[in-house]
Amino acid sequence: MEDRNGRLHGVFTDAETGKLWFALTLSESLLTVQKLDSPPASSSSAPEQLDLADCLGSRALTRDRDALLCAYFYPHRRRWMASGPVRQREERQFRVVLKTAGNDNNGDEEEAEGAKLLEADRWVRAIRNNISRLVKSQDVPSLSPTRRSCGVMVLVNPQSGRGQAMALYNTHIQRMLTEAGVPHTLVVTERQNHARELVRSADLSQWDAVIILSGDGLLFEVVNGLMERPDWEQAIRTPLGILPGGSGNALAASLHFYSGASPVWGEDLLTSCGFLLCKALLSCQVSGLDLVSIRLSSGARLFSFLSLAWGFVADVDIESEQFRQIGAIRFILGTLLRLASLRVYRGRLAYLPAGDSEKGDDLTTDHLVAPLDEPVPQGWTCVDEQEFVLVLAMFQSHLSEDFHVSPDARNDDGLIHLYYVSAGVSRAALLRVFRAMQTGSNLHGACTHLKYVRAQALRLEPLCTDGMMTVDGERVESAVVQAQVHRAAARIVR
Ligand SMILES: Nc1ncnc2c1ncn2[C@@H]1O[C@H](COP(=O)(O)OP(=O)(O)OP(=O)(O)O)[C@@H](O)[C@H]1O
Repeated sequence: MEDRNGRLHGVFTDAETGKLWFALTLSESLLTVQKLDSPPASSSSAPEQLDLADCLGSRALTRDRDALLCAYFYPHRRRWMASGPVRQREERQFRVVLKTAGNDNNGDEEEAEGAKLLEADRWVRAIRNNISRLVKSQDVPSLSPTRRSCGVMVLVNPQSGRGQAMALYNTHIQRMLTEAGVPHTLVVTERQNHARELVRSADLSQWDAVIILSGDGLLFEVVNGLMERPDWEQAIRTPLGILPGGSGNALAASLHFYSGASPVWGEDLLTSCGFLLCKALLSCQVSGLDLVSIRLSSGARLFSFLSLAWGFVADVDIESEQFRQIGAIRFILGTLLRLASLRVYRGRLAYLPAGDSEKGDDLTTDHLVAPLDEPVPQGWTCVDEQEFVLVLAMFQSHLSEDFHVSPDARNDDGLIHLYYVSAGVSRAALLRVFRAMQTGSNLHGACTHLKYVRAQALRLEPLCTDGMMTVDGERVESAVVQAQVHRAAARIVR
């Protein structure tokens, strides 16, 4: 029954025994559940209010000639040992009760069964409508809506992180996408560069979005595979999604932070990111993702969304690969080991301080940089040739789930957040810097040897053979390199 305010009212019983009675009221933002003492009489207990903002979806089921209304909620709940409330799944089921009971022949029974299912469907549709109305009314950053109809491709790297991505898909993500009513197709990667080759030749018009359940390495492959297509200008506008299934999960942790959600880790982060992703897919929300074009000395051009690191941070990233079985803690362990045998790296650094940058600028050329064999253009700042402990260019807030390096960064700010630490820094001071990175504290003033600037382009020239260089956590040749940010060049579901 619908009242004058468009609220839906109905009487249901519990799904298991059919002996407990409930009055349900569906408003624009709440599903109110009132336990009744006896049908259809009064209530004595306080009603339970289920927030539709926490609801992913709803569906109708039949069981033993009855119809069930199911709704899937992910409210924040306190949990033993967790630092704060975390999203936890709660499935609610109610059995439909028809006003006219008493069926004594088969024909009536079938009719009653059909009527119950129709009633459950009516509630399902109303819940879904209210959910999508609710997400659309929120102030979510959006470039332009995706078409939603074809479904999403979910790429899973079974080897990422501790090798648990497939299990995470089976236990969490498949169920969440189904609950949200998002059609999806699973593609399991079989080897390195499989995803890159796949998106290079895929018919992208089949998909509303390509979702990556893995670490940042697989998304790096996808972005660069899209950029290798003849139709790259169109292809790179394919909405991409990321879910944390690797060991670093920097982009997933960054997007989660930008959403304003409280920090969580591990499977709690996956649940929260899965929830946010499904909601964004339901409301067709995509946002810009900065891409940084990186030119290596070999002439190769890569597209990065996360970081360019040289020295300490790159060494830790690559050296800690051997500890990948312990997950994100590998970076903390690697940091402590590298601190114990601190090295310095001779090199030159120059950058173009941040100015105005336009969204969706032309990716065809890097117009802000000069060829590598020429001096940097006028207007650039040249740092004196020196020994560095690290150079780290951040394009997102997080370097991994545990390293919240650049709290001011955003996915489409058009900025390179450039940090460098000069030689001479004490181990204690460096440890303070890494402690600050873990907590997401502002690094300005954390140590006199640490400098932070916002840039649009940079050139980095290692003058020593020690020290590794990484782009988005992937090792590249440690030689002269240039980078220019292209604001919101790709699109991310968020
Ligand atoms: N089936 C596979 N077998 C082996 N390697 C794979 C397979 N599929 C993808 N890869 C490669 O594994 C590498 C690491 O993957 P990914 O980044 O997803 O996980 P990770 O390294 O654990 O996470 P993070 O990058 O967040 O630290 C990628 O470079 C990718 O090319």
